[in-house]
Amino acid sequence: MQTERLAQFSKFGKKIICIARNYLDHAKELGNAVPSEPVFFLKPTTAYLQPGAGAIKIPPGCSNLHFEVELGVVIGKPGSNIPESTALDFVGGYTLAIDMTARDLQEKAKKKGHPWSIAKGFDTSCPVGHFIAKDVIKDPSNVHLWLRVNEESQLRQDGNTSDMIFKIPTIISYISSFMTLEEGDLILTGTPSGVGPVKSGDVITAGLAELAEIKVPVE
Ligand SMILES: CC(=O)CC(=O)C(=O)O
Ligand SMILES: [Mg+2]
Repeated sequence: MQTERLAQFSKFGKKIICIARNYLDHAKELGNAVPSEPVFFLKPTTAYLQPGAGAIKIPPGCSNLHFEVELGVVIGKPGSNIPESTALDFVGGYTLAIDMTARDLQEKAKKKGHPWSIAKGFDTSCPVGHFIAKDVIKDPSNVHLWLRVNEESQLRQDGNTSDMIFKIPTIISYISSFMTLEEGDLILTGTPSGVGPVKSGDVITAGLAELAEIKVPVE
């Protein structure tokens, strides 16, 4: 029963919490400092793009839209101040997600010290795959993440969650010390290196090992 409910996580409208700069190579490729504790931001639930529900829409004023493939953790039960030792008990399952980012708007916001809400939270900025039951991923800290643009033979992103700086228990514990986690919340755990631009007409295909694959057009 709970699995059936959680399978609808992206429809019952809870928080989307995104970890930033959680892979050394990605922090380096964008010239960002490597964080000493997790850094996170939020996307609104209107950012969800359900599997097969259409295209990513480039937001107004953006001419450098980037993809970021990420492992998503779906929270299975509420909790606050969760210790790392029990954090995995709060995981209900997983999903594949793309943290679409208006990189030019993000850079502009960073320079002015403004929040990233538009750059990261525009409608369709969070395409997701189907819900993956918790027991299907035995070791979430060793999962292949990949992303391809169009029919290119070379993958643009080809990473593994083993390279995360902060692992899932640390992430859950840290977030829950500031905000209560609720059933159906989604945590995006950060992206590996290789992020890059897409334009209207491109098709992004992304995968989580052989467990999940999504194909999303850009409009
Ligand atoms: C610089 C970023 O956009 C941070 C981010 O979202 C990440 O996954 O890292
Ligand atoms: Mg990201």
